[in-house]
Amino acid sequence: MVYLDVAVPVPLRQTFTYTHNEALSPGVRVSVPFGKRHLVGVVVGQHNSVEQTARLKAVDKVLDTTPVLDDVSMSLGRWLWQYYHHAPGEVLHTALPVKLRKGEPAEPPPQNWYRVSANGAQTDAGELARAPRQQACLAHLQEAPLPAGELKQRYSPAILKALDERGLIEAFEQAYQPKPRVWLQTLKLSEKPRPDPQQAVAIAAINQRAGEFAPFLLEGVTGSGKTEVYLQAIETTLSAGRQVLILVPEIGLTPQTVSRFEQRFGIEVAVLHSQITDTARLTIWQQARAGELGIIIGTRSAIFTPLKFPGMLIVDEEHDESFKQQDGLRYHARDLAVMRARKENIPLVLGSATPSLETLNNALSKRYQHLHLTQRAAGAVATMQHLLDVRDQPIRFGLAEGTLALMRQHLSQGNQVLVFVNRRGYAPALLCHHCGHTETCQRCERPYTVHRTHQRLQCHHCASTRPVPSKCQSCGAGELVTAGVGTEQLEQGLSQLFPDAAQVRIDSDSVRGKDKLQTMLNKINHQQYQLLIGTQILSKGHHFPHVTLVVVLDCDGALFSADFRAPEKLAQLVTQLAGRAGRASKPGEMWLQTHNPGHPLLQDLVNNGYAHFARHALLERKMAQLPPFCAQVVIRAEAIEGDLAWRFLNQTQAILQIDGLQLIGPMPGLIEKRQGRFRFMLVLQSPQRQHLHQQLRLALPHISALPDAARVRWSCDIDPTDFS
Ligand SMILES: Nc1ncnc2c1ncn2[C@@H]1O[C@H](COP(=O)(O)OP(=O)(O)OP(=O)(O)O)[C@@H](O)[C@H]1O
Ligand SMILES: [Zn+2]
Repeated sequence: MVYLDVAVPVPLRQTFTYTHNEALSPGVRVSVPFGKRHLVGVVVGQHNSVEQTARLKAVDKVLDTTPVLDDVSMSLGRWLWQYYHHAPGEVLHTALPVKLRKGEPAEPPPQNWYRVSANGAQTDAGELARAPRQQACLAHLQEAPLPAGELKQRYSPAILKALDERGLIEAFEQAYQPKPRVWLQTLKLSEKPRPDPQQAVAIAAINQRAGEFAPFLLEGVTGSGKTEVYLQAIETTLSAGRQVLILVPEIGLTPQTVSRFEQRFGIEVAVLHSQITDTARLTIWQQARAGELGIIIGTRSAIFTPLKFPGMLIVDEEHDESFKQQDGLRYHARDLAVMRARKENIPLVLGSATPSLETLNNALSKRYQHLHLTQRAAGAVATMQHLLDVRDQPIRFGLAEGTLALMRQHLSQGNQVLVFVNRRGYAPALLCHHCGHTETCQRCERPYTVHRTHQRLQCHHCASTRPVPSKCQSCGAGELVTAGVGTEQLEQGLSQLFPDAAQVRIDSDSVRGKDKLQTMLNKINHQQYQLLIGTQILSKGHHFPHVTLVVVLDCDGALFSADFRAPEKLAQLVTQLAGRAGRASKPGEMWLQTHNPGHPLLQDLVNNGYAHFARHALLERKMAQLPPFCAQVVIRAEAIEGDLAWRFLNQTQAILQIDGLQLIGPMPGLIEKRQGRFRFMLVLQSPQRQHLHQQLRLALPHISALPDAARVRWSCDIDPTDFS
């Protein structure tokens, strides 16, 4: 009798012991009784004896002969549940394709094949000369048996049936036979552009470290040819018979991206994203695990794809927020990629024009090797960036006269104009339309957020509130405005102002539906539209050769957000947007409308660029002891009765009163009420990550045992990136 530790998919931070008559390897799935249910769990360890045997139950059924999670996956799983303080069973389920979570077989089913019968082997195919297709098919099978699928591509079912009825061929089942490294048969090492000197340095640096853990930050301005660097490093990896896993942001995964890889190498590229079926997902998982796929490209959860011959990991646009999961297991796929590359002993390339401050800090402190591309490829020039002072200007639909004039000018030259509206959901600040003064909390020196429902201003750092003033506290002017115009209002306005320009609105509402975004992007590049209006979807990696002007409606809201990451996010967004213009032969310009033209962040960004801004922002984070110079955790609670969630977090806070832990809150979330529930959060931080994690580990059982814990929805978010 052995005692198995099984990770069972329930929201409890523990594994469960079951008995079984023989030892099982970690990573094997078992069906186990749990309460009145039967669940699919994963074996994580075993013992020969336990203290309490009285109430132990036995495993119902063993589902695998070989582990579905290999050693690396299991050790990543363990890291995940420890680091994110999450339930082990839920972690391992996250790592598996849906069908395997449900207990379906992990191995591909047997395949149908055809072969010649004993009779058929002795028959001279020439005897079938009156039925030439049958003759050909028989001759074909006399050489070797073939999978039914392959055969049916050449011969009609009628031919197979006829041969079968004559007793010349027969169908049979055969276990699936993997074809490891099958890509080597078609891999095309075709012509490629000659790398410029910086690209050549980057490619050589990556290639040199094949077969060892080597993290890189490839910091390359927009349009500098980062993808070309990936392609040439991938070529080396594929030629060596090793697989490459590429993570891309959710809306960056367009058919264009995929076809660029397929065209270069002439091999199948597997694509994983949230829209594909469970069956397709399982097939890719199986093929990747069998070493049949050379390139797998996917969004966040693709990081869990097993690789038989791991060669390289790439995280493109590594700063993108979609790599962080915001519910359930709140993992960061980029951080998991670092752990994975370490365990697999392979290079990891993190690429971005606008690296996150976390990654940049790792590069500047030499934990990652830092590669630079500072020039745009193929002779394109950098987009000029400017601020447009809108103070005291008449504004129509969010646009100042000066902006409209620029738009007219670019449109009349036959070019496209991109108008960006920030709808990322941060609550706007209250500004004086005359002097630009912002209402700010005295205790936190942070701007107040306007709350329309209660007609009050509230500080999201200390939760203090005050009524909305009727005039500016600085100059006394009576005209106070909030920042922000939505895309739809803008679309309506622009069709009045530019009745002759065809316009397209691109935001998460308008691109819903399969291939809709793709169709719109194609039409844009065929110049069927002149005016592009949209949200950050427009900023992600698209190549718009005819866009020469980018207008950003309002960046003031971001300057005063309660989220300390807002300046970083704004700078990334602005830089990526600027990167959409002037990518071809026509130079581009970008104009940012602002009430705060003197704001140091904007000045720095416009005059010195993201690279400079980011290094400065890192210094500020250091001074303020904010991430990456401290570690953070957010404990969130929500309930229909706000008091409950509030009381729960107050009791949690009492448990966490520990030396070396800084507690902020509890306070309302930036979005105070969602789906009928009131939301509160408690922020924990410490300059010592280990200390924070250790104390949290000790405290979690006590927090879970609080009487209100079962009555509120609460969660623990490690390294939070979103405070809404
Ligand atoms: N060495 C090169 N010689 C000629 N053309 C190149 C070279 N490198 C890249 N290009 C071309 O320059 C353009 C931009 O390159 P690429 O898409 O790789 O840049 P990127 O840095 O990934 O862009 P972004 O981050 O803005 O999406 C592409 O059309 C690409 O084919
Ligand atoms: Zn405050």
